[in-house]
Amino acid sequence: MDKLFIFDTTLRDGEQVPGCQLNTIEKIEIAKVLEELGVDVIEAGFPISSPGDFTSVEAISKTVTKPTICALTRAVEKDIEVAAEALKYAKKKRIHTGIGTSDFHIKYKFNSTREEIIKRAVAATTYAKKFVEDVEFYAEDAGRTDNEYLAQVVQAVVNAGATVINIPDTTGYCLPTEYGEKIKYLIDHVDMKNAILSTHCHQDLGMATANSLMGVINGARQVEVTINGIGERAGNTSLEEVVMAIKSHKELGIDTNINTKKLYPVSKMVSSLMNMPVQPNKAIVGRNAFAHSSGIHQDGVLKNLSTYEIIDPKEVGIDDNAIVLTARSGRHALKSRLNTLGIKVEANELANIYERFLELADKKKDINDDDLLILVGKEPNESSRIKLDYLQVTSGKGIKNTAIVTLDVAGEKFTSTSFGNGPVDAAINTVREILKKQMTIHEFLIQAINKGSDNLGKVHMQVEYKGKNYYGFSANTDIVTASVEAYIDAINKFTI
Ligand SMILES: CC(=O)SCCNC(=O)CCNC(=O)[C@H](O)C(C)(C)COP(=O)(O)OP(=O)(O)OC[C@H]1O[C@@H](n2cnc3c(N)ncnc32)[C@H](O)[C@@H]1OP(=O)(O)O
Ligand SMILES: CC(C)C(=O)C(=O)O
Repeated sequence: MDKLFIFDTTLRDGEQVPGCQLNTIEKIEIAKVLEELGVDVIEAGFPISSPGDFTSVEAISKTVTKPTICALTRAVEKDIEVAAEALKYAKKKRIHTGIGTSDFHIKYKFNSTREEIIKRAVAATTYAKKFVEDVEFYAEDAGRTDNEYLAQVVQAVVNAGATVINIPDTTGYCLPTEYGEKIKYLIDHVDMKNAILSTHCHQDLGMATANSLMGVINGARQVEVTINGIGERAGNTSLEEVVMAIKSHKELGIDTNINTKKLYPVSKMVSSLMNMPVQPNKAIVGRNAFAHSSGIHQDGVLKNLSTYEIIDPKEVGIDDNAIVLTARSGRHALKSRLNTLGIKVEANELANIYERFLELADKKKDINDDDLLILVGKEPNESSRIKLDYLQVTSGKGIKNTAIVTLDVAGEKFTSTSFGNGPVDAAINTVREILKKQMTIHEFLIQAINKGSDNLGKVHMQVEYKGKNYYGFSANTDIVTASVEAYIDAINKFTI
């Protein structure tokens, strides 16, 4: 097996996304989980860009020791000096320097010439080598750079001592075949000495993963990726997609160091710290990535998982797949869920329940266990159920966010009050205060169903209790009520 180096740029390119900026403590937390995940290189930031970014790169260099810590620069001496200073404490360090090589960049950004750009590329590489042994060079907009000229640039920086050459498809323009051919062209036309080629593909046309893989198939041995594919504009290549594609296709003869069981928890953590929800249909880590909701698929996976699952969810850190009952479900899925609830039904009974199930599902979208119990004439186990009886929140500017909550727990009423960072936090803290259990919220997604301010807010919540995850959902015109109800919905799925 050939080793593929995983270069994670969540903290640099990922953090360029508006609204995703992180403070140093958050960056260190992410760097630590990336280390546990097994990435080979962490691009920790762009030290010249701000004092905060400098401090983060320096702090990560002190704390994280297994992966190489990398800092980005322009082909500018001052940038390189500042990057070297920020990396001073790193056990393994790399400076990532470079310059635009496409005619668009040469003409419009630099008002320069191809010859002059090669000189600046070589000068930057040579200068960076004075500070560190490991120097990566990026040919920005390589995707739109003509191959013959690109090969001249790459040869010049390899001769100057670059150890890794990054071929970014900066604008996400290349087709997979075109990008693969570019990498092959460089392998065939450049004396790479001991240097390796790296991919850095953007998602503007939705081809980042395909392009990166074509790069690898044609000889690149490092991929630059981010968790959840987060990054400038439409994003970068997503780490989890490339890693799982490589793992699923053993015939490629390539391996990575990634502990794939950590992919899902790391995705959740990054999404939450960066305030970037993962789209439900996102490959590998989306909420629906292992959820089957249509009858033909559900029947297939109930008979044999291999019919519709190419990856065991446990391999990426997800407890299990999910069978979601909807109006598109069939009798097999309905029967299986009823069996799980301890209800055995005969064939003629099933036909009748299925008819009523469809009527309800057409109205209600998702059918939960309580709906099923009512459908078969059994009341849900009310004795252990928790209901929201009363909720009052006080919030605003300049006042303390306070909540008063009354819960009905198995018919008995409990009231408490608590504070929080906001009205939702205050209300959730109060529920926790009443129930006095260790429950951790891992996913909390609030979405407006329509655009108007008078509309329903939908809340999805994932709550961990005793090491297992439970999902809760609610919709309400009041988002605080919806949040508390979703929390209670999740709690009602386990016995406390
Ligand atoms: C494709 C990518 O993702 S590249 C990384 C993008 N990330 C960032 O830009 C975030 C960090 N950037 C910053 O904080 C700032 O842009 C800084 C500190 C780097 C520079 O700030 P300023 O000096 O104010 O310059 P500004 O950003 O306005 O313009 C960029 C300048 O760098 C030049 N430049 C751009 N890329 C390079 C490069 N690779 N090498 C050399 N010069 C470059 C531009 O031509 C322009 O120079 P000019 O002033 O002579 O026209
Ligand atoms: C700085 C380089 C590596 C980059 O982010 C890009 O070209 O997209």
